[in-house]
Amino acid sequence: MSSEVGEMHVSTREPAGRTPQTADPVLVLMGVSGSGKSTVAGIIAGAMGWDLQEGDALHPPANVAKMASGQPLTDEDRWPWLDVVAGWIREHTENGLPGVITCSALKRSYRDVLRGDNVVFVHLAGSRAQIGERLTARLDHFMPPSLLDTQISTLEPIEPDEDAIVVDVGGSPTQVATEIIARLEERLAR
Ligand SMILES: Nc1ncnc2c1ncn2[C@@H]1O[C@H](COP(=O)(O)OP(=O)(O)OP(=O)(O)O)[C@@H](O)[C@H]1O
Ligand SMILES: O=C(O)[C@H](O)[C@@H](O)[C@H](O)[C@H](O)CO
Repeated sequence: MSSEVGEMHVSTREPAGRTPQTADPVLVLMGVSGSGKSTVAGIIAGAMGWDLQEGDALHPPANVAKMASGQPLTDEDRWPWLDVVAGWIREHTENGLPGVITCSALKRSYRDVLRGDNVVFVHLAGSRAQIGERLTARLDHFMPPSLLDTQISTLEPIEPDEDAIVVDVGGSPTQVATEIIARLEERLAR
């Protein structure tokens, strides 16, 4: 693995008795609307040469229309979408292909349907004030900033057994992407 934002020199040899880690994970960049999933995913995929999928592009049109009209999605709205997201993830992990997909994955139960070998969740975490400012400044997206509060109240934080990467999005997009790549490298070395 090597990248422009942070050179990675990763050995895939593992000490005896350890669960083998892979240099070819599928990253699920998760977090509330405006946390920077699309921006950071694009940087990581470009730097690593990995497949990239925008989770929003997999929503049925009715979900997009609902959000655009200012209404939050329900579990029922999200399950069919999560199935499609899970399909993209499996297609990659089953073929040993690395990739990056964006998906809010706000609840533990949603993450449980996406989880699997070589799937690494990366939670982009930030303050309401900072993410709110970024959303207000973003003018080219269907998602209205008014939905940020329901996104935050729906979010169930990563639990310790999920073994996820949590990064603060206070820095620049490149800094956030670089930190994620460094944290992946640490996981491979452990
Ligand atoms: N680290 C950052 N620093 C400054 N601005 C950022 C950063 N990350 C993202 N942005 C900007 O914040 C806005 C939201 O980012 P982005 O669209 O990537 O978020 P998202 O999580 O994919 O949102 P959504 O889930 O609504 O699609 C964009 O205008 C983007 O350019
Ligand atoms: O679960 C959800 O409520 C949705 O996935 C949202 O997070 C949007 O897709 C996204 O934020 C809009 O860009």
